[in-house]
Amino acid sequence: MARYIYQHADWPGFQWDKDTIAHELAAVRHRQGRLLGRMESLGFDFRSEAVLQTLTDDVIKSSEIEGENLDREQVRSSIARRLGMDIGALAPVDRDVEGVVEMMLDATRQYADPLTEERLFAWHAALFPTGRNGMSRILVGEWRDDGTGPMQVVSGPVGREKVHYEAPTASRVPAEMQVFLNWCNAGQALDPVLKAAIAHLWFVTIHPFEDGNGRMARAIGDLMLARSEQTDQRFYSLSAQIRQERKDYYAILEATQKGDMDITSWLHWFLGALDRAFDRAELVLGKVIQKARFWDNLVGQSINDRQRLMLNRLLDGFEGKLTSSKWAKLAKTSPDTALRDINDLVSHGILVREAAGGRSTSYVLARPET
Ligand SMILES: Nc1ncnc2c1ncn2[C@@H]1O[C@H](COP(=O)(O)OP(=O)(O)OP(=O)(O)O)[C@@H](O)[C@H]1O
Repeated sequence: MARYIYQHADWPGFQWDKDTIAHELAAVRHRQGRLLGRMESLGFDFRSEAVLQTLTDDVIKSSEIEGENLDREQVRSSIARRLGMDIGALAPVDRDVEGVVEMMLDATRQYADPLTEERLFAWHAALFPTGRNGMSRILVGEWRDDGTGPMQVVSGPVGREKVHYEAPTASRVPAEMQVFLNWCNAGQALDPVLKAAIAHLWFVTIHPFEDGNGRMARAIGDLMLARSEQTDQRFYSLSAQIRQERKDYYAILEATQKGDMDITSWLHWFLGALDRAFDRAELVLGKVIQKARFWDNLVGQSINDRQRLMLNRLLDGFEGKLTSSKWAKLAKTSPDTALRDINDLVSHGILVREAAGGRSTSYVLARPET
């Protein structure tokens, strides 16, 4: 008896309840179109900022699923530089951050290009620039070989692991991937959003690499979604949504991979997650518009790069109390300069002092909503 979906005789002939899914798909597609319209009606700068925020979120949250916490400023700087955007002072960027950003931008900007073995290998090499995952050496830029045993998704402490899934043996991977890639590049009648959902599931089911399969599946999903919109302007992040719903995502994935060829539940979950990603995108758009208005109100005012950096940090929703010593650290300047920058903004009514006094005095925006 088949234990996993790929062991069924009609694999990869995915089936689903056409009526139920068509209904849900129509609602999601409608919302996607409206959101896209709203984005396009924004001015160039607002739109670029929204895209920058979305891509930053996408990269950070996709890596967080793996437990890697990338530095937001580095990711933002890396994306801005690659998009040719001027965001003031750019943070120096680590190699691993560059790699994830490179993959994500290639997937979403070159969305119309075919997905090939070479391209996936290049993404994989970009994800693991040192040829290692942490301390362990892994096969990079090539399919896995199962040299260390079957490819399993496990959880729990060493010695008491729970196996959630076991992928097809390595010898099957090249042929499986060829079928998958041919399907990705063929123009079927299938709706591109459904194609994104199926591609994600299909890819993680083959699990062709020794590591990084989740991040690559999410990049492939993003590429397909960009195809569904015919634009490289990402304005929502499904990866960020998956991060938020990680437990449900693993559960539905596991159930689907242990089920038969009917993937209705998976498609239902994917479309729902997409809808919830749109909710989040509406919030991002609202924030971008708020930020743009804030800066519009300061046109003509002299603000240095450090002040601009810190005001943007506050506008992005600074967590905790912003004291002058934190300011000095984040703006990479001396405590005296930090205090001078702060006092200047306070005297212009841009920042206000909060509570306490002395060194624990913290500062907030005077009118963040304007
Ligand atoms: N319980 C589970 N059942 C089936 N598949 C799972 C389960 N848990 C995780 N997965 C899949 O395995 C992927 C992890 O594979 P891998 O470690 O190769 O990728 P990664 O990119 O390094 O990790 P991550 O997705 O956690 O960032 C997950 O993203 C998910 O798609």
